[in-house]
Amino acid sequence: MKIAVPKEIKNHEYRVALTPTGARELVGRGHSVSVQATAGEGAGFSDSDYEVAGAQVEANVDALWKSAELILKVKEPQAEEVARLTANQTLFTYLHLAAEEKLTQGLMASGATCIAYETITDAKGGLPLLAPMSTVAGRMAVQAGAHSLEKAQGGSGVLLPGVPGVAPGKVTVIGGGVVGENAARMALGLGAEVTILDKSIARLEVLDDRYQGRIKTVYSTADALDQAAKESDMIVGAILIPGAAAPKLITRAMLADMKPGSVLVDVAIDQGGCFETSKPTTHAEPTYIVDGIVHYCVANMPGAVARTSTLGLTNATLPFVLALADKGWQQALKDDPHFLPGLNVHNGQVTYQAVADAFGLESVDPASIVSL
Ligand SMILES: NC(=O)C1=CN([C@@H]2O[C@H](COP(=O)(O)OP(=O)(O)OC[C@H]3O[C@@H](n4cnc5c(N)ncnc54)[C@H](O)[C@@H]3O)[C@@H](O)[C@H]2O)C=CC1
Ligand SMILES: CC(=O)C(=O)O
Ligand SMILES: [Mg+2]
Repeated sequence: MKIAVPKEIKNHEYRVALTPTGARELVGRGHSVSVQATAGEGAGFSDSDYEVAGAQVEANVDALWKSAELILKVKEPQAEEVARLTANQTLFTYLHLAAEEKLTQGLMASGATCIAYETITDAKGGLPLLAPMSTVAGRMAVQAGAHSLEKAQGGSGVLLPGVPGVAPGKVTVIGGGVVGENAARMALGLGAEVTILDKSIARLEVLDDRYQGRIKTVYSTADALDQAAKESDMIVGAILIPGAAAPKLITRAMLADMKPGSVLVDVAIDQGGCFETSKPTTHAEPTYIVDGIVHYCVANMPGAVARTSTLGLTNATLPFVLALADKGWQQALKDDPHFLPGLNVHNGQVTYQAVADAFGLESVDPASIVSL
């Protein structure tokens, strides 16, 4: 199969979808791999590293996209990339479609087969291709939020660990999944007072057991959210309803109850965000202020630590990439019930229910497509 790896073009996105190690695996199985010149540079891989692995390095972006059967990316395609996609191509990347109607329409119009990393499941009920980047983003969230609390960033001037004789800052994490647990661990490590809110009692039980009371767990209700707004120096938004747009849990009215200069870090921004006042930001301008509250809403947080993130992401994606290349998308999805929910768009139709629901579209069952 002809596989292409474009250089990512989203703002300050330095990850790459395939490492030289992955290229070697594909080439060893008889596939042809073209990597756009300098695509791996931001993650520490040179063009010659790819050539040594048996890939071709392609400087011409048109030629790279036109010749490909399978396109491997990291971030959702940007407008100029959507325009390049054609009906006979398969795209494998993060998509986050429920937050982006225009992108959904563009992918439908392309006729391409679009498989999302973030909706692939595993036997334990997890999201194995989202988890490594959620780990990174959760760990980064507290570091970004702590910086945002500094006065020069518009923050309240609270140092999370406090000092002897001065109480630590309070961090509330809404959603105790992969992002939430990792954010809480970082905040705990810094010496903050940490509370996790979740709707899942089972998840709160796991966290309570794991942290033995060092992290407070609270069942998430409107009252609990009100209290969190009033008390927290930092709130991390870390909820997920897989594939769907995030509900708005902190409203604009609630900002008035927060301490001036407190910080909202909306990691769930790639699914539309869980704070009413959130809008996507970039690493170039990561924060903005609404009603005295600092908002950090970067939709590709792991791109900033591209070396670690690329290695973590590609460890998880490689087995699926090999299956797509060896078997073709239809057989690969048919053979693996956890890979099948990755299919979001095919031949102009949405194949993921929560995405269709977000835009009032019809959804086609992916199982009916792969058994054709
Ligand atoms: N901005 C970025 O760069 C990145 C963003 N993300 C995003 O972070 C979000 C969280 O991802 P994960 O932690 O992997 O998901 P997860 O599925 O591991 O955890 C989500 C948690 O939210 C809880 N939850 C759902 N609805 C809730 C509600 N209404 N109130 C309280 N809790 C609720 C669930 O019970 C679950 O424990 C996703 O939107 C993901 O796409 C992930 C990586 C990078
Ligand atoms: C998950 C995601 O959106 C990212 O890693 O950028
Ligand atoms: Mg995004």
